[in-house]
Amino acid sequence: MAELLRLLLDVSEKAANVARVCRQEAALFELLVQEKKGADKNKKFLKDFKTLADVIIQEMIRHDVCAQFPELNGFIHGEESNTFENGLGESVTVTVCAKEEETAALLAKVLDGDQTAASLLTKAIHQKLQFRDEKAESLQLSLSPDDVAIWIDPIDGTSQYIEGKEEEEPDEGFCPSGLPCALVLIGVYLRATGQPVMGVINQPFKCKDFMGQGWRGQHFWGVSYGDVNVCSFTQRRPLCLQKRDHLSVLLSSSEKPVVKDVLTTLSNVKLMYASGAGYKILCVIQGLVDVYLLSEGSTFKWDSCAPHALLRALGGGISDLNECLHSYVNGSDGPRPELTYHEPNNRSQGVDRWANRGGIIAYLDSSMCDKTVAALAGKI
Ligand SMILES: O=P(O)(O)O[C@H]1[C@H](O)[C@@H](O)[C@H](OP(=O)(O)O)[C@@H](OP(=O)(O)O)[C@H]1O
Ligand SMILES: [Mg+2]
Ligand SMILES: [Mg+2]
Repeated sequence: MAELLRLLLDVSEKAANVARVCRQEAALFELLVQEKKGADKNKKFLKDFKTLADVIIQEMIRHDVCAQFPELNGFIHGEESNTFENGLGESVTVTVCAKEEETAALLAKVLDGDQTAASLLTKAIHQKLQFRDEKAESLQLSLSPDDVAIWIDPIDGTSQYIEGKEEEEPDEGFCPSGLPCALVLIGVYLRATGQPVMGVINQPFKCKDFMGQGWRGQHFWGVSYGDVNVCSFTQRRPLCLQKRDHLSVLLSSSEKPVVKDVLTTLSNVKLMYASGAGYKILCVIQGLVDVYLLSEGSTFKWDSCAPHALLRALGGGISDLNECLHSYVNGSDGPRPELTYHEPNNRSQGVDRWANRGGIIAYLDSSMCDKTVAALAGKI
């Protein structure tokens, strides 16, 4: 199963290339944005959008993974539907074809006949990459493809991707908003228990390249299965942040006022804000903050599965916030319930079937999670 990790690293890099190509030409990019309606829409937003990059990336990952692991056919799920409307109002089903010419012809249809853009995108999709990652190459993992399934968030932080603000990520620290907050997330979980076991995160826009024309990205991965807990990096917390005497909590700027108010009144808590659910979890993974919490059910399985696997590989986790608060109030001291990824919320409709309904709390160090829960219990 280590081959699956290596394949996911390759496809995540191709996905990052597609994301970068689509953003290159402003005029082209405008063609590529479409509003989500009805059951597909995240209710948190007044308007929710997807881009052609979202749809292509999801279908490309599905295509490439099924080609090498046919056992995963029907077990690869993603945020987006695979239809996209062109400028003429025609709805086109976007699929990645076996032959380059076929993919190019299909994309030209979505791109209102723009052959140049279609062939540029097709090149990125059909590119053969041999990504080198020594640690991933030496990994041994005895897990069968028949036992796993996949969640894809082709672009997390689509609003930041569309806005395209050219912030660069500082060497130590994070961006509150801008292109670096947009991530490709691919998470693998066990079909039987829903436990996340492997995650790949690709950040297509970390900083500008040397010429200042294009962007350079970076990737992270983690595996947590049985005795194997391996992550692409070992640094748990940047040196400058090692001796913190406060609890740092990362929130969405749209977090409920009551949550912000309760946390603001505590003297040893520092509140920070950033865009993108995946990006906020990545900040926890990198030790830049202690916890990320969201009190509403507006993240989904595809947002949390990949980064959850990385957190588990590092000894942390993601729990349902409401369940943690109830357990605390009721004085139960059983194991902290971790999010799982295999079962829908049957009482909900549309995308909400896959929402992390009770909100989430992500942490590296469980004592930080406990402190935060203790501060909020009975007050929100
Ligand atoms: O861009 P998609 O893949 O649709 O995922 C969204 C998540 O589902 C939302 O929960 C995020 O909103 P918050 O960052 O306000 O939690 C949202 O972050 P954003 O509002 O900063 O773009 C995204 O991460
Ligand atoms: Mg998302
Ligand atoms: Mg998304």
